[in-house]
Amino acid sequence: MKFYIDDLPVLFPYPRIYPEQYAYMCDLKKTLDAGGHCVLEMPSGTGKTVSLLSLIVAYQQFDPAHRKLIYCSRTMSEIEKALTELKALMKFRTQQLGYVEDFRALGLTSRKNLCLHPSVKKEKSGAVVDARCRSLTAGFVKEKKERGENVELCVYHENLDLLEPHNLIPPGVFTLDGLIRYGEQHKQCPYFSARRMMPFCNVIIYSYHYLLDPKIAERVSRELSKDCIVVFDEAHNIDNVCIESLSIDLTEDSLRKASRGAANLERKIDEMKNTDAEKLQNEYAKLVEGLREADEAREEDQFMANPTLPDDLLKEAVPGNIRRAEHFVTFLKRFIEYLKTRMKVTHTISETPLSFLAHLKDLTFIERKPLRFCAERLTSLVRTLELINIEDYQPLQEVATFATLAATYDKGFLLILEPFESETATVPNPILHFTCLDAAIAIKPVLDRFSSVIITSGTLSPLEMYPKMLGFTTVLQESYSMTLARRSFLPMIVTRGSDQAQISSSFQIRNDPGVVRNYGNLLLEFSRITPDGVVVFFPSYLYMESIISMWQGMGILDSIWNYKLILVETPDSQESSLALETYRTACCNGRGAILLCVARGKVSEGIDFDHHYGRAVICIGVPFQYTESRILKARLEFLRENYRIRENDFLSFDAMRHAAQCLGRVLRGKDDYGVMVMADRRFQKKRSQLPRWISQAMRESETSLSTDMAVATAKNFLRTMAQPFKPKDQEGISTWSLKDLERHLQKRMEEEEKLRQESAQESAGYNQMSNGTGVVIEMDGFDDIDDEELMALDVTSN
Ligand SMILES: Nc1ncnc2c1ncn2[C@@H]1O[C@H](COP(=O)(O)OP(=O)(O)OP(=O)(O)O)[C@@H](O)[C@H]1O
Ligand code: SF4
Repeated sequence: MKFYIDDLPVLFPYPRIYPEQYAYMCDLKKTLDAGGHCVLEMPSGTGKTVSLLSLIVAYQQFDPAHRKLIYCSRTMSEIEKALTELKALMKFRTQQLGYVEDFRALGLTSRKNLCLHPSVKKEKSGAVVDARCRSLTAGFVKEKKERGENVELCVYHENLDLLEPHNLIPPGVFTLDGLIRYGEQHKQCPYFSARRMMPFCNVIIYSYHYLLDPKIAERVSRELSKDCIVVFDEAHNIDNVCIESLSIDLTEDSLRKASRGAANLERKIDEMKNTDAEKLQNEYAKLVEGLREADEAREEDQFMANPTLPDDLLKEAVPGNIRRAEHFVTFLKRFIEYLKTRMKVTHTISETPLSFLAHLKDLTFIERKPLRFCAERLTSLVRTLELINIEDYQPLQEVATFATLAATYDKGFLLILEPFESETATVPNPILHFTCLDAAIAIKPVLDRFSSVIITSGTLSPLEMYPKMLGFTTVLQESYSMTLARRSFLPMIVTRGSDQAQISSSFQIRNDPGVVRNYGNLLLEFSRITPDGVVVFFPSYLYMESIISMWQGMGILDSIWNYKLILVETPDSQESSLALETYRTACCNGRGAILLCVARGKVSEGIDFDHHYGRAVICIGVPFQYTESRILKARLEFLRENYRIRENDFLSFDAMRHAAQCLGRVLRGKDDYGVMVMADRRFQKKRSQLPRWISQAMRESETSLSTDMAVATAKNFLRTMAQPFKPKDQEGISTWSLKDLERHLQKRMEEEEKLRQESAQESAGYNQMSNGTGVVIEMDGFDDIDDEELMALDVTSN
């Protein structure tokens, strides 16, 4: 269908549009026109992806600036899904316009997923694939080959040099599968084809890390222009991605390997001194000029990039004491030895980077400045030495990255040294966490550089939290409700078992046999009444394991077995995907199944349970984070002090966004239906923190239920849903034809006109609403937290 938003012609690849899709597109356009950032929460399964793509492609093609779209998603399957939607959209545009637009769109994922080299692609670890690929493609390897030395190159990479650099791939939309197929046919590397073609693409779809992780972004996304439109889809976890990208863990084992790496480097330097001392001398001369000179090309085969993007740093001369290769390695060895001695502690230490640096200087005379250069200096050395088996130097790279980060940031980071793995462990296994506490640091370069950043997901409530945590202002924040012709999902809160005893996963009562039995009975009842698939989420693996074994003892699993197959998600992804496959088969062949999984796990984030694959989802307990974690405590303290977000508010927000994510798994479209059960008494007080589209659909009479009441309500709902439902019933209500859309616009215009007339009559004395920045976020329901988990918090103690 074709319609206009203001003067923008939009081609939408479906004959009907959902009202929320239209509203979403209007707000997207407003944001792009205003040139700012926005936060948009769109209900699950309402076609967010196709709305985003239709509007932005229309905008691109209409606007003479042809702003590039950078679409970031979380998983490879989401990237592939978005590319498939884009392909269908462009096909539709071609049909409607009558000509093929000059348009190119590509997806990028890791080498591991795209490699075609027969032996490299067999490697299981992504890091090994990267390292092996670099050793087959690095510039110096090529030079060696040209000098006639017997080294292996990757033919798929070599073939790219025979093509026109701006036309490695013809125009069009390539899915990842399509890209691999094209690579196979033309014997060219899909990974490098995509990377090199990025400047010539209208749309790039890749994972968050290519933009948010400075170690990768510097290499891959450096050349993207300022006016790009950036979309973070499924962004409910974006703060955690930011934090992870700047956090590093060092263990005794990794330090041992780093020492070995440094010793190897020393040997290589000695060898080179004997064979080709000039190369080292050249490197030295360039480092005097600054890193930028030493690293002119900053090639695509770079060993690693500086994680902090300090442009000024690159222009400065490298400090004298690490300029010579052998001095630098000695410097690294000294630093590693220092870290090893720090590991020998028996109690937990947490300190700021400044205090760490002061202690380091006292003991080893290592200054801050050379530490800042470590990451780049190591990259330069690895290249000068023409090292091939780079994977051996990975731990050394981690130490160098750690050095650079610790010496660069004073605020927003903490070093936490934990001598034992757990509270009860007696054998030390120390870990040094260099942990980023401030999500705003990693995303700041993106928000500063690009004029429009769109943060969107099905579960972002409360919307104010994201601008606050990530330190930005928005031109628009919106949460859309879901228009439905029939009530197709039933959110319920179950607070009691059939015996009226309260149920909760809070620490005090979670292992109480009465609570466990009540949870078991709830599951048993739902396995009886629900057709096909039921998905159950637990707050953690630990709790899931303990409750399953108790259910086994109580004979509950045996009873459930009569109605459904039981499958379990485990931390092992291969095991889990087998379980998922079996689950789907059981749902398809009518046997029906229950999948037991954890909130925050792989299933809760990326797997859709549409139609019969998920007719009910049950959240057993509120998925709070483990609040005894020191890293979490440190982050909470940081949020309170710097962003005035209270600990309880954040924990509650975090638990509810994950709960909402789990609930959304079963509703994947307008013709889908499902029951959403929140089984914990604490959900009752937290309902206001659910996304608007879920909380609006929840009736008062469906909260604070006991198991038997919930089962009766669900039974009724499922019976109603089983009645025939024709697409026609939705027309004009939850799906609009062009005529419906025109009617809506007409009505809106009339309403606006009426409002204008009314307000003209009134005196203009109203103040504009402030956008609320600088106000402590206090959300409904946060005050009444009574969780035992939260009581365990003592964030001021360290
Ligand atoms: N107007 C429409 N008419 C018919 N089908 C549609 C329409 N819009 C989207 N769809 C289809 O509905 C399905 C769900 O859409 P999609 O997966 O994009 O939802 P979503 O909002 O991105 O969900 P989530 O972000 O939670 O994964 C897709 O297969 C999409 O092609
Ligand atoms: S260049 Fe491409 S095909 Fe060759 S090893 Fe690297 S990723 Fe694999």
